[in-house]
Amino acid sequence: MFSQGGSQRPQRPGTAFSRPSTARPPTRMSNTTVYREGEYGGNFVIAVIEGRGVAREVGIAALDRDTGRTVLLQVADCQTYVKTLHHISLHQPTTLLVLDTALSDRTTGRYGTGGGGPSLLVQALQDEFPGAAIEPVARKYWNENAGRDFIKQLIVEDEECPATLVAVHEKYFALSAACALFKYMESRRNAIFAIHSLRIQYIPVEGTMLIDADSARNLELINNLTHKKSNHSLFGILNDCFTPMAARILRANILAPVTNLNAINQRLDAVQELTDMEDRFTSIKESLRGLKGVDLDKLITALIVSEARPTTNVKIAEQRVGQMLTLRTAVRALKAVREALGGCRSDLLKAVERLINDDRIDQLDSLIAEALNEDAGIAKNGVHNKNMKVYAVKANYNRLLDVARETYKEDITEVYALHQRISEEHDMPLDLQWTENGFHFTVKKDEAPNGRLPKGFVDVNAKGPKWMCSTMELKKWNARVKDALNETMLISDQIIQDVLAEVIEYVAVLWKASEAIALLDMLWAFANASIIRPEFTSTLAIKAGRHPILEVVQPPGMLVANDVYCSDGTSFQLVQGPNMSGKSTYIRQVALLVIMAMIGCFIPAEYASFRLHDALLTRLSNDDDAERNLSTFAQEMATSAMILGMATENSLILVDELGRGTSPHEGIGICHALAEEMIQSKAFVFFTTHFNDLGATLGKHPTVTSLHLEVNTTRQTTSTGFNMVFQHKIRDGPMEEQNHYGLELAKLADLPDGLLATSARMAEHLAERERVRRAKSEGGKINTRRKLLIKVNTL
Ligand SMILES: Nc1ncnc2c1ncn2[C@@H]1O[C@H](COP(=O)(O)OP(=O)(O)OP(=O)(O)O)[C@@H](O)[C@H]1O
Repeated sequence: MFSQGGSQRPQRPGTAFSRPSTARPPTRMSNTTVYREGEYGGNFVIAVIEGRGVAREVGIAALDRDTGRTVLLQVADCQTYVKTLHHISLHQPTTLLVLDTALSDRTTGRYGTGGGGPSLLVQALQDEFPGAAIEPVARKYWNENAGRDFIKQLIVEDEECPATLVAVHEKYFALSAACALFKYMESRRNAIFAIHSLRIQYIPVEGTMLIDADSARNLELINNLTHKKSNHSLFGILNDCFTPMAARILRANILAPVTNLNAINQRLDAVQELTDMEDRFTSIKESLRGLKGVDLDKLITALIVSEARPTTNVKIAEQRVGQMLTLRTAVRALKAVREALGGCRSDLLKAVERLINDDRIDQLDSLIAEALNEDAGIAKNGVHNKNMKVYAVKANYNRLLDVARETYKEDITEVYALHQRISEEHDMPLDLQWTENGFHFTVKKDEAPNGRLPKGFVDVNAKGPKWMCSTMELKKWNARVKDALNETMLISDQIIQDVLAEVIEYVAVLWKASEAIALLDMLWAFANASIIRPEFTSTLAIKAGRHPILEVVQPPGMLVANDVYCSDGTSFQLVQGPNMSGKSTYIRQVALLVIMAMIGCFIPAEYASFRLHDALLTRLSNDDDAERNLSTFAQEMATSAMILGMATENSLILVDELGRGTSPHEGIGICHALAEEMIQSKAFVFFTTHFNDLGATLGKHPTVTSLHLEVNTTRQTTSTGFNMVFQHKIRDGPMEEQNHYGLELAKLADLPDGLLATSARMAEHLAERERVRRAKSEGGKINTRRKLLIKVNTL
């Protein structure tokens, strides 16, 4: 397995590991003296890292020092790190490795922003695993590329190996954690692992459905594949959320839908209540509108950071005033949300209400109200926004502030008077505009006398049909306005900082509220998109289901609804049909609807019943990965290995047109073999193919069901002599004998007549050869059977 300082040392990726300067982190739980290794029966060293991005992604790498078993996982988590803690607890850690900066940051679950004390993640780890030692590892050792190299070098080359390598490929946080883990073991524990000696597994996250990165991309879960900025993705069409926190949990949920039936049903109950009770739906919508665009998570972090760094910098002072105004708006909106939730019936809405129904929110409101003007809030950009900040603090609160504001007001009045005077003087319609640099004039070029700006204007810039300009006098007043503004902000900030010192006491309730709002906002978005409540049984049955993204894209009335029926007895669904008939759309629709149901959303269908799936594993036809530089065929095989390695009887597998990258005979052979493995797994499989023979070769398996997409063809109705109407309608049974749909489709593409004729001749020739071959082999079989019969009879 591994040796202590052994000689079979693999070439290590990255640089040598050096001890961080602080050998023992200054945390209350760095108590190796109290803890005895192996106390819980496990002996895991676990590296944990949290992503910096919007989604709270956590990468975990856990190594059992007794057995060398290594487990990697990546989880999209929430503020309380429930999932992270759950997964770590499965492995009974003796040592937890964290980023060194996360140990010295008191902010909010985000590391690297300075301050004292550990991050929220580290605090959660300390609370949950008081017996484990928490060790810092320097940032440079959390390196995903080096992590990937470590895994490739150390993993045992068994049948699970390809599955692990594919599954972990884009799990950057899990890879970073793996790097820190192995570096730590090598340097601090002097454990040198032999090449290919460790059983390393990527574990589908329990409690959530595993969706690998390729599947998420190809199913357009978060982004549209063709147009980066288009919102035609599952996330795009469901994201009617008002707040960024809700959008984040929506994203995390789509990428890792929950598999806990109770949790899903609670969500569905909440969505049902919102859809059934229009008044509640509307009042919650109105209350959430007050939080539109407010990122409570970021705001709380900013407040904590601001409080930790008192400064006299004008810019920071102004930011702080702005933050306090946003906080006031948010707190009032929270009270409105609480009111809108009053009397709610479903468990989840009640839970949300309980989280917000906290006296401390009212206390916070009163605290802010002591210093801030009653009508001070947030305004869009422009001078109005500045004025909000200038007049944020109440009048008569501070005499110097009142004087500074009076000066500001007088200076602004002078600017307006100047604007009017210059307009009249030149008889020219001038606009007065505000930017961060102060006031300036704008004038339409064709409204200036003789199409030219009169003398006296400075800093002239042409901007489309307008000029932007100033005058020396305006510049002088701008300077005065700026001085008054700065003074106002600095004095206001001193007052705000005093309030902030008290606000910080309420951070815990704000975090809770943020989490509650995120959930409520997401559920409201679900209710807004709702059609039919799904139920959960052992069967996947959808009546008249519609592709949720195509529904938005297609002109009204064009989308064809389709049924799905997949049960233990019909778990392998072989979908056939000519090009363009709608095979891919059909199987993708199944996956999208499953995800919608499992995140607690209603479904675009007439009826829907789903089964819970532990993993969604796909090989879809547009996922050729140029970056990884694998040929289509190699890519197909790598993904197929991953699917086979991961599939359980609870998985959902989609395979679209496998075997394109090799010769037809090999293609059929490989498809057949892989399909058989998938049939054995008992997973629900949707398998599209253009190999008609596959229906026959797989037919002996009782769980295989053949379906086809209906196409109507009529002859002599168009200039091409052929008309194909794609019904996009799924029908039972295998596809009828090929009618050279491909050739007919090619005709529609205006290919030269000669080329089409050659193609037709060649296709006919090959078909004839195939007929002869089959006839011969049938004859052969009959002869063999006869010989056998004769033999049996003569015995
Ligand atoms: N149910 C449907 N309702 C309306 N349009 C559909 C439906 N299904 C598919 N289409 C449209 O038909 C076109 C072809 O669909 P799709 O790519 O799914 O076909 P396919 O059989 O997988 O084709 P190929 O074999 O060439 O990959 C797409 O433009 C799609 O928008």
